[in-house]
This record gives sequence, C-alpha cells and structure tokens, in this order.
Amino acid sequence: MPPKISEGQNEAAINAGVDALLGKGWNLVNNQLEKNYVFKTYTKVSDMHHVIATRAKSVNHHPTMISTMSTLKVIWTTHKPPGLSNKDIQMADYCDEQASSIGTVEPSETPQCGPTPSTM
Ligand SMILES: C[C@H](O)[C@H](O)[C@H]1CNC2=NC(N)=NC(=O)C2=N1
Repeated sequence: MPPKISEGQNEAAINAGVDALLGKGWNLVNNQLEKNYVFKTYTKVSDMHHVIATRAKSVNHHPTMISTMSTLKVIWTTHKPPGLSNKDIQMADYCDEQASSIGTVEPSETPQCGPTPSTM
C-alpha cells in the first residue's frame, strides 16, 4: 500500500525515496518509516541518539526514538501536514549515514545481560 504523502510534497520523489529506504532496512508501518539499529555498546546507542536529536533540533523535524541497552529504534513521519515528506526521507538517510559512522553490529554480537564472568 503506498504511503500517505504530506500535502504539497512531490509524490513521485517521496515514493522513490521511500522505495530506496525500504531497500536499506527501513520499514513502512502505519505510514511511518522505522528502522532498528543494533550497537555493540550503550555508549554507541547514546551517541546515535544524540547525533539524531541534534540534527532534528536544527532542522525542526523530530523523530520518535526508542532505546534499549544495545538498540535504537528510529521512527519518522510528518505531523503537520500529516504523512511522509522530504524531511522524513532526508532524516532517514542521515540516520543511516550516522549509523555507518558509529558502527552497527548483528544482534548476536551484542552483550547479553547476566552475571559477569568474574562474579560467577
Ligand atoms: C510547526 C511544525 O509543525 C513544528 O514546528 C515541527 C516540529 N517537528 C516536527 N517533527 C515532525 N516529525 N513532524 C512535524 O511535522 C514537525 N513539525
């Protein structure tokens, strides 16, 4: 199902941008672009949150972000006017750039909770 495009946007350009993002691990859920990044350390999770939040503030376009000890889920949509806009596409691309710079891992490479070996 094609996404709802914000009023005033170039529909063809937005749909092309969405298709490109879907090919790079983004998902379209309830008309929102979302991606879950996995990191080796919580410091990297925090760094990723920080760089996205800083850019979001500077362009006045804000994501929903959900963090865990080793992951950051980023969700983009435009509130007013509702739908997807070029800001969502641009910010999703920025997230991928920053994730590549910070370094992501496969879920199997993340630290598991539990007693550290020295306390066993
Ligand atoms: C007036 C305008 O709606 C707001 O300033 C900005 C704030 N940040 C925003 N963030 C997002 N994701 N969508 C918006 O429509 C939006 N609008």
